[in-house]
Amino acid sequence: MENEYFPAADAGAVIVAAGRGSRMGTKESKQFLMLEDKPIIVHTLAVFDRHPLIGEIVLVTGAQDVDRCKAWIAEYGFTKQIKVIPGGAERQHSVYQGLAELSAPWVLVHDGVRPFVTSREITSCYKAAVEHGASVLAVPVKDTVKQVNAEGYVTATPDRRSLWAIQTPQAFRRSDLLLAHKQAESEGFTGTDDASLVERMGKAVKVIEGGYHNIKITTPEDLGIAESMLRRMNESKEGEDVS
Ligand SMILES: Nc1ccn([C@@H]2O[C@H](COP(=O)(O)OP(=O)(O)OP(=O)(O)O)[C@@H](O)[C@H]2O)c(=O)n1
Ligand SMILES: C[C@](O)(CO)[C@H](O)COP(=O)(O)O
Repeated sequence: MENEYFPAADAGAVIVAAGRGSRMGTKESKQFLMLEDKPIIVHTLAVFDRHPLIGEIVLVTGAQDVDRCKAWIAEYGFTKQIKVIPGGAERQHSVYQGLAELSAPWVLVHDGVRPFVTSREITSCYKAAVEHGASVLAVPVKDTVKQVNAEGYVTATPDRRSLWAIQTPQAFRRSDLLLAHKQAESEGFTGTDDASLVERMGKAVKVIEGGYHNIKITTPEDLGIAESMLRRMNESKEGEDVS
């Protein structure tokens, strides 16, 4: 799939995995919990390692976890050079550290705890960024969303047709994202995703419809969902082998 229009040298991935997973509440950081036979982060890295349009990968993790991540990378036989570096106190800081290690002109930022992203979704997100300047994967929200004040009263019910739940990867020109991070830092702004920093610079971000399978493993119930998703994926692969 790598071709003259999309050489692998043009795209790099920053995979962030330096969080503490406070909402998961486990002693072990959630990105290192086992999903079937492998740590979650290994499942996530494998999707990017296999992707033909991604040339560089930087894994950002806790300073105390760098060595064991390097050991897993060796153990699982990834084919690409994966740099492992320590992150920062907030997700935004971790992404920034990762960006500084990349040289490719395009970057895809991905949460280490979204192991179910597909190769096709990575391609769609990257190609949309090249076409539109920046892009994010997302799904339309299924629930009615209400804005609620500090006293617990509803203040607004935004039209659901305009609401999307934003996922990763999020893809940008690396120079744009670096500038957006520097500007946010200098203005004391912390966002929950990278697109919000680029949006603040007045740049358009294209939303690409992804899938509801691309969950972010955040709370304990997500682990059960992830296990059953993986089991079903493996069963359907076994079915393919038999036929
Ligand atoms: N300082 C941080 C915080 C988060 N992340 C990463 O950003 C991704 C999405 O963040 P989230 O799900 O919020 O992870 P945590 O911050 O670990 O979770 P929590 O907010 O429950 O503590 C995760 O892969 C997480 O490891 C990071 O690299 N550096
Ligand atoms: C970037 C992100 O995955 C988009 O949904 C998300 O905002 C990051 O997670 P967090 O829990 O808000 O840190």
